[in-house]
Amino acid sequence: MSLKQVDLSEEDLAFHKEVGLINRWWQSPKQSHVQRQIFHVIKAEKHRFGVHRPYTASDVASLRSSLGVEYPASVQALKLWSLLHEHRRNGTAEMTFGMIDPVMASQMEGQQTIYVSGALCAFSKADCIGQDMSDYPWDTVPKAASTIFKSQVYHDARQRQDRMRRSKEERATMSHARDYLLPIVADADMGFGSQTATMKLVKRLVEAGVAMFHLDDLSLSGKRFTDGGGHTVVSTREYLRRLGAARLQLDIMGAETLILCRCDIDGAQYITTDIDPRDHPYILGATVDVEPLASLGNASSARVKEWKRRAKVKTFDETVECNATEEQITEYHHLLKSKSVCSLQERQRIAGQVLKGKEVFFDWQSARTCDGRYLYSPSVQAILDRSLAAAPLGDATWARMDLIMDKLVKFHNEFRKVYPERLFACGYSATFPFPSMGYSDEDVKNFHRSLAKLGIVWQVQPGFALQGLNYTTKKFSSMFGEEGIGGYVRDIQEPAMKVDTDGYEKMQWSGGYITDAYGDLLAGL
Ligand SMILES: C[C@](O)(C(=O)O)[C@H](CC(=O)O)C(=O)O
Repeated sequence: MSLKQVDLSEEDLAFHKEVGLINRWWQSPKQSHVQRQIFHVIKAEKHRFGVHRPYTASDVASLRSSLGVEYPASVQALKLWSLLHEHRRNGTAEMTFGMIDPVMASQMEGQQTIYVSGALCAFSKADCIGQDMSDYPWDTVPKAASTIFKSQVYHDARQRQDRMRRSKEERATMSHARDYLLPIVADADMGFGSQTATMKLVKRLVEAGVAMFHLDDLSLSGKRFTDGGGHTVVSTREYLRRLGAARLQLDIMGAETLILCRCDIDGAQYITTDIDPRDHPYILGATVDVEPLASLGNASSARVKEWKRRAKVKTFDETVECNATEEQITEYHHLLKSKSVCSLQERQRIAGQVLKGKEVFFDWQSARTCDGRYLYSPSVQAILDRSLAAAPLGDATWARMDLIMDKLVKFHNEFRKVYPERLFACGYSATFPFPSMGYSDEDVKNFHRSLAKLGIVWQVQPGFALQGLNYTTKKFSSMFGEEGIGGYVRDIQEPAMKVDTDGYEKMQWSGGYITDAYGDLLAGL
């Protein structure tokens, strides 16, 4: 560090220039939708349908270093943005799968994006391997993404070198060049803690070359795929702050990386707080007077289930509906409709007015766990409310839902009434029982096409690198153990040599020729 004399006019000029550049950037085709979305929204409804950047270009400029840095992630993000919008216009979708291995990533010929899955990182990259509870170190996914991105750049360079060392005539006889630079989509989970933790994570993802990341509304440690305990989500406000922190970090970096707003309400059983009235319609309360849930201590999911049965838990609206006549229910909902957001206390007041003083027992405080979480009732409307509120802060939306077609259709159609050009994503669970959920073979065959028609332009099967590779490895392993090198040559070597696994020339993947080229260039020294 050294001291320098500051010329105040020059300092102001440079700053205002930067502010102007940011404002112009925010008017660009990729950025302007973040600003524009607000115009779809009637002002009074802004609480429900969200707000865009809550800060100005000048605020952002003052947080930037004077050293302007441009990130390759932006190039990849713009490429992804065009790809996904093309799919949206055509009613088609990008189909990709979870990938954390650079060798395999380089062979993905049928995909135009790569997904770095947190679950796969938990199973094979983290130091402590285990079930995906989003509890691995926060920089695990950025590190995995960075390795893949660097490998993409390497393959792109070796391909160029290989082509450019040949004459035009020779290149004309070679098959197509490959696009190794597939935009990377990465799992940012819940942002790993405070706003600054989320900002650091986003910074690392951008530096790693990531084109889009998904950020969800689970609480820290709130992910559950274990005993059926159900996820815990944070309040709508905390979720928006997370997304806002991510957007701010991208703005500070001047990065185009897309934010995929993921909402995990569908599998939620708890919410951390009742502070945000937007969450109130979905908070459950006891409708009979029983001992508080917290008095059970750290209860197993079976005991919580049993308590919920005894306490006859319901949402407040369901409770009113059980205590009112048809006309009263209509009047109650009519009065609710006049408010964009209505807290539980306000609902109680309206119910009192409609039911003419008839007592309705509803205790949502007694339905809290011993660590203070509230019971929560997910629904498509809850997912819609939250996802719409989040939309202006992100570029795409992923409502993580079970693959129930009616629910998917309702969510996406309702959402598109507010944001007609929205990009959507979805993930396939590796074990979803399509046949027992009533889908025919024909339905399953066309499933991805049906989702694409709803605007779900990015679809991922994160589990392939676990389920698919386990299956393939197991089969190969038994065969090789029994048949040895003869089986290897028959099943792997010969077919692999025939299909030219590297795309355009055999045995080129490791790029011996580019290493030779370095040597040749330095030979004169
Ligand atoms: C997509 C996901 O975030 C992942 O880490 O791959 C997981 C996948 C899974 O565990 O089924 C998720 O959807 O939460």
